Amino acid sequence: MGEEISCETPLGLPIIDFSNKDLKQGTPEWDSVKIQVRKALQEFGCFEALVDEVPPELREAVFGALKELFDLPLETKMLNVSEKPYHGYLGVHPERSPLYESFGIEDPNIENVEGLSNILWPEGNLAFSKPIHYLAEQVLGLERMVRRMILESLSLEKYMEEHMDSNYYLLRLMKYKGPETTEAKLGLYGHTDKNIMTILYQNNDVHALQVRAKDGEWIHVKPSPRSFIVMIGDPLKAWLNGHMHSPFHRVMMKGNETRFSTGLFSIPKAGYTIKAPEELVDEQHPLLFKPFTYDEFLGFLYTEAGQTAECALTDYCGV
Ligand SMILES: O=C(O)CCC(=O)C(=O)O
Ligand SMILES: [Fe+2]
Repeated sequence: MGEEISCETPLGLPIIDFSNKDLKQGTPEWDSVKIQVRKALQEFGCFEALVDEVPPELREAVFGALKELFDLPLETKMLNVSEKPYHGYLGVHPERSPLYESFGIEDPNIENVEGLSNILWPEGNLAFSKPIHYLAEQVLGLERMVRRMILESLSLEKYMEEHMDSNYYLLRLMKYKGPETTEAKLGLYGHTDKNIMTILYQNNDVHALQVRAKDGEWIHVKPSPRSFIVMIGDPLKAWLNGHMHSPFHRVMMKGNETRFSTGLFSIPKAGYTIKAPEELVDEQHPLLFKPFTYDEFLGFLYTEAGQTAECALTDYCGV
């Protein structure tokens, strides 16, 4: 009987509590969370981080700002340009991604967020820039904490400074339009992330993110209002010589409601070489990926072979 019930319980992501205010390096609380982080990232490459509280006013301000942003005329949104793919405005693509729009802000410090808001709204828009910048700062703190825990949990402290300095950040603001169907439609095609780590946050109860477990089962992610989804991308998996997983995931939308989400992406700096530390390579764990620079990997990603690969990283530099 008990077994039957557990069989019917849908698989969920591990949930890790980051709400303890004394979560400081060197404390027993830190060590306990660190062990959970390591386990979750080894098994799923992903977990739900519970933070103390996200004030409802902040949630409202952030997602109000996103609605205002995406409601701007297309010509205005297109003012956010970048020569790097996914770093500027990406409009809906009628065949490939009819529901999805996104907006990138590289290095989302206050100057850059305000700078962008001044481009979009001639008088500036503090109702946009303040909450978006505040959210980015909070998520950045969590991102750096998780990466410190990963390195510590694998006894890689000696690489800490170099690793923490190897990336820049991109904040992406995302909108998925409801397809107005009862049957689920693709909001964002299945992929593994091509950056170091991603932290996602979503607005309401339009639960559409799905993460594929190692056994192939799709986990339907249902974050609470104080949850952030932490996920590992391919370059970090390569640097960790496969000791942690980078999960395949997608967004499936149904119904009428719009879903907004934000993602903070840590991305290797151009020219940075991703090479697994010798401590993670031995007879039981042979080197999985040849050292590569991130820009060369990106170059491959935009070729036909890179676009169609199930696992671009393996095709590009798998040993
Ligand atoms: O919107 C989401 O929750 C997922 C977005 C995502 O996977 C991505 O941008 O890489
Ligand atoms: Fe993703």
